[in-house]
Amino acid sequence: MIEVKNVSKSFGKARVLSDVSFNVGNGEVVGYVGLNGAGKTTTIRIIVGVLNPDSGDVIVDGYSVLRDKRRTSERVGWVPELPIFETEFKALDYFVYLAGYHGLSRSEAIKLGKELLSRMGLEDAMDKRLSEYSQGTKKRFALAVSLISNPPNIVFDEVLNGLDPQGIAFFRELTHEFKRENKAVLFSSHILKEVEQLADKVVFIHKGRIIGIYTVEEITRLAKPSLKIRVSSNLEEAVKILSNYGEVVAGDMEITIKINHGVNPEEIMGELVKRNIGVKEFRSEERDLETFFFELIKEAEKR
Ligand SMILES: Nc1ncnc2c1ncn2[C@@H]1O[C@H](COP(=O)(O)OP(=O)(O)OP(=O)(O)O)[C@@H](O)[C@H]1O
Repeated sequence: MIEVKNVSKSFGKARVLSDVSFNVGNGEVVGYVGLNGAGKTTTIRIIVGVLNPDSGDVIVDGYSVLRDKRRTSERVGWVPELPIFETEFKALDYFVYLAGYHGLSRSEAIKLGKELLSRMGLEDAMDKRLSEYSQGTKKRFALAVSLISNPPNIVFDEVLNGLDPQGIAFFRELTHEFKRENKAVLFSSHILKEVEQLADKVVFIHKGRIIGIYTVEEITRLAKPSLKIRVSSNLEEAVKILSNYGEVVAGDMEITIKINHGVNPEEIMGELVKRNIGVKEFRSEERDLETFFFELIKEAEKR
């Protein structure tokens, strides 16, 4: 379990994180979502112990990242956004070399290396030089390395970025596996469709502040659905009627309405027909994480 507790961080005069707190429970997959520069990577670097916070702390399975960095880093597997392996080593040899730092003997390291590299779909690339690996393959290798100590917590930084559909599917399946193994999984991403599919909970960060933490079910429930309605006549009257049901934006004979909670779209359609408004098109727009995220940002900016 990862507990981020009131973490703040500045670089020079720029405050990059302000009082950031959230938890990732065992068996929970948490998406960390924010615009470029929001502070996701900085948070992750603090969680994995390569950067110290100015204040606050991160507790990993009960150990403080400030006071017990050795224990916390053993317990967190980390895949950075752009793993750099510019080495002429072959993959398995480099794995064995890195495993040495974890106290594994050469034969143990070879056995584990073969097992983990195969699990990451790299069985045919073990004898290839790492410098020749593509970025997506480097991510798989980084993941294999991060699993050497079989950590109960996994942190992915923009792991899906730059992956082909097969790579994305691979990471999705692996995340499900980690969940089944009761690991705590945190992943930052701006591919919101994937976050929606993968995460149990989403933590939203904007300009270094947490602006919302919601389960995916809550998001589906809370995101206001919108309707697109095209009318053939009486635009003004239609707008007036629709304003009773939510927030209306009118275009050229087309109206978008973000409907209030509890309002049934059929009720709206019935009212328009009753008032003799010619309706040419009436369709529901899917509510998605992206819309929800932008609404949260809009609200946060108002504060
Ligand atoms: N070592 C550093 N020195 C100075 N400023 C930094 C440093 N690291 C990050 N920053 C700044 O902190 C802010 C947050 O950066 P961070 O990388 O955490 O954002 P992010 O949410 O991960 O963004 P992205 O989605 O673009 O990766 C940015 O304005 C960035 O320029």
